Amino acid sequence: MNKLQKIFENKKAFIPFVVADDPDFETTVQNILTLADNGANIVELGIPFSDPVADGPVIQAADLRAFKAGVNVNLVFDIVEKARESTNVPIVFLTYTNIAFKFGYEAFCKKCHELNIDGLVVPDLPLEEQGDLKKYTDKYNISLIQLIAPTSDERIIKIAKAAQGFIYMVSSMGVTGKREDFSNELSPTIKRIKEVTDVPVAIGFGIHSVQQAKDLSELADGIIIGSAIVDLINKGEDLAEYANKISTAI
Ligand SMILES: O=P(O)(O)OC[C@@H](O)[C@@H](O)c1c[nH]c2ccccc12
Repeated sequence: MNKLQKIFENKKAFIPFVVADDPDFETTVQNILTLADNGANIVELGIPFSDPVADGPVIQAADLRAFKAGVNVNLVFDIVEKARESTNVPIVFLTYTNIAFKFGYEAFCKKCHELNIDGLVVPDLPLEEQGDLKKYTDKYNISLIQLIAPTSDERIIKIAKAAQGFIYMVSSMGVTGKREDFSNELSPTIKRIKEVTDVPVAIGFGIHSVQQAKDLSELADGIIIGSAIVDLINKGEDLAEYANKISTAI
């Protein structure tokens, strides 16, 4: 079985997201280790991008901090390499298409393979356009994570059938960032997905409180938290304590 998929077998997965090089190299390495030590089952590491169309203000600000620190793709790879000296926690990259394209799809995937990166989330690359990249994610044994949005309606089945690793269920329309309410459609949508695939489903977008994490984890196989964590890191608050609370609640 696919290595990412296996993680979800006996537990709900906690998938925190951090932006690479926000605010600097050492802090990012330390944050990855802290998350791994405090219940993260997969770490989603964002490669900063100049035009992050799916990102809300909190993550855009983090991208800017990373750019200020001088981030580039090779530096992100170096961050992972450094973290890999101390942890085997599964890591997936959140990357926009152009980053991988400019690096060269094959070179990018090869490097991911060398660093033991398990998957790629590429929010601006729809299923129909994934062929060129998929050739190399397949070759280097990296899961191409599919996103299913509330709007993907008639495409849900098609996307679910193509899924590998896990499915990223986008909780609601719009950009990343805290939300207070979640759609009643989430549960029926996940049920429809589960009729056609065994690939686990993790919900992301908007989750910040422990109660939300707990409630949404009951609908799915895992939860993804980005902006709340990025915000906490920016404010210098206790990442270990928050990660611990979330991972024990789900
Ligand atoms: O920040 P939120 O609302 O907790 O959502 C997770 C999200 O940040 C992370 O998975 C992510 C960051 N950038 C993205 C772009 C598209 C899809 C997902 C993402």
